[in-house]
Amino acid sequence: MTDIAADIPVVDFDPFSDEFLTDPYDYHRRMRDAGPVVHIPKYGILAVARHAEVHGVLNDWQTFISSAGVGLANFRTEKPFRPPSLILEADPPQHTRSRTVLGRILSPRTVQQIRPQFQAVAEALIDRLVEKGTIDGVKELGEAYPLKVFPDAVGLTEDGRENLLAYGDMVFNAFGPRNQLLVNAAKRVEPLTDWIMSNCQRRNLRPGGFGDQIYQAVETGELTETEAPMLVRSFLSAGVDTTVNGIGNALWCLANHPDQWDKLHANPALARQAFEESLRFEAAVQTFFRTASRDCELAGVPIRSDTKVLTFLASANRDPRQWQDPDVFDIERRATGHMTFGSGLHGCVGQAVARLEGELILSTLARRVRRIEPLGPPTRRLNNTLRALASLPLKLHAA
Ligand code: HEM
Ligand SMILES: C=Cc1ccc(C(=O)O)cc1
Repeated sequence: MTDIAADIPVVDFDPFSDEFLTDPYDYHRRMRDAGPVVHIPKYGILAVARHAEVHGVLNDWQTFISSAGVGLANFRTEKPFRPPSLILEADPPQHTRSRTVLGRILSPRTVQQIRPQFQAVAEALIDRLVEKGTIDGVKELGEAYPLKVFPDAVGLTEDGRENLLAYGDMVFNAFGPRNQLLVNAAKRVEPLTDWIMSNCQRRNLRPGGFGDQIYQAVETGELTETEAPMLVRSFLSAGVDTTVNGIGNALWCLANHPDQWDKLHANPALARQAFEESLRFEAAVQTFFRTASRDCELAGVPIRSDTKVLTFLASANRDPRQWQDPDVFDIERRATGHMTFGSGLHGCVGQAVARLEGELILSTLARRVRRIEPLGPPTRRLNNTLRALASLPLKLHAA
């Protein structure tokens, strides 16, 4: 544990407890009100919950680094739960090479190329679900759509794709402490690790897909043979469970705010904005850590080198210092500037693909469905980092 200055305001709770993960919003408020930087003694960490400081930490990658891990574990003193990511858990120059390759593969031009296929899948899926009427919005839409379109784009075979849900659940639990959530997730993933790693090998990836394009960067000398499968693993780690919950949370927001749904149904062109507002309001990714690389100061607060700093992305999204009526879900709001995709050097490299998936699902639903009726309470899937629903019973009323 690093030493933490005595006069930093203390907010004494467990940010990885079931109670907090079930309903974090009052604790977010307590932290924002306590000061720009607060001390959470249970883990000997500092935390930032206001938009200004979350943005500040994420945009100062030299002071607040990623290579010591972006979870609670400090890779300088503890063995990582899995071999570190060459992009997420890397600083320049390693990060720069990885990011250049993935950034080119997931470019806006690529997004234009995959749009027709992603659109066709959205229409076929939603036509079937409207026909069915009563659905589980998580299983049959939030999970089904990303599990089809993204592994297709990466170039994975069809069989075993549900393994990506269990793997993503473990990856995001592993950014927290070794609590029961991580123990259970690790047990579920144990038998799948061979499947995951074999699907990162070039021979199992469709030629020309996103995964194969990473191997093409080996041929051009941008990456080494050993780096390529690790970066395919990054696609499998981050590319599914995130959008699953981005879409699931958007459906929940819209089902709970029928007036907002009516606006979207009347004008499906609002879909992109509606998805962005749901990302702000109910962030699929709630937190990430950084590690202080040196003794420094943030908002006048002294921080010792090697201190872990937890950035509450979801709290920054509701900070009244940044947003008007932050606790109001308003799809006509300009939600850009939210922290759900992070910010700065490590800002989400897949955000254009994520926005495409969200836009296509919501615009297609808006055209085909007059009303989304909640049929009973959702159940929550607790995770140390993700805000996720396990089920969402809905009735889709055809337009
Ligand atoms: C709603 C969906 C998504 C959300 C909420 C999300 C969120 C995030 C966040 C918060 C970060 C920053 C991590 C940090 O600062 O330490 C990030 C980075 C990243 N995301 Fe996403 N993401 C989403 C979808 C995707 C997709 C579809 C991909 C596709 C591969 C992806 C790949 C990545 C990768 C590789 C990084 C690391 C970037 C870097 O470290 O430079 N994400 N994402
Ligand atoms: C945003 C989450 C995320 C998770 C894992 C990876 C990775 O494994 O590189 C990247 C981003």
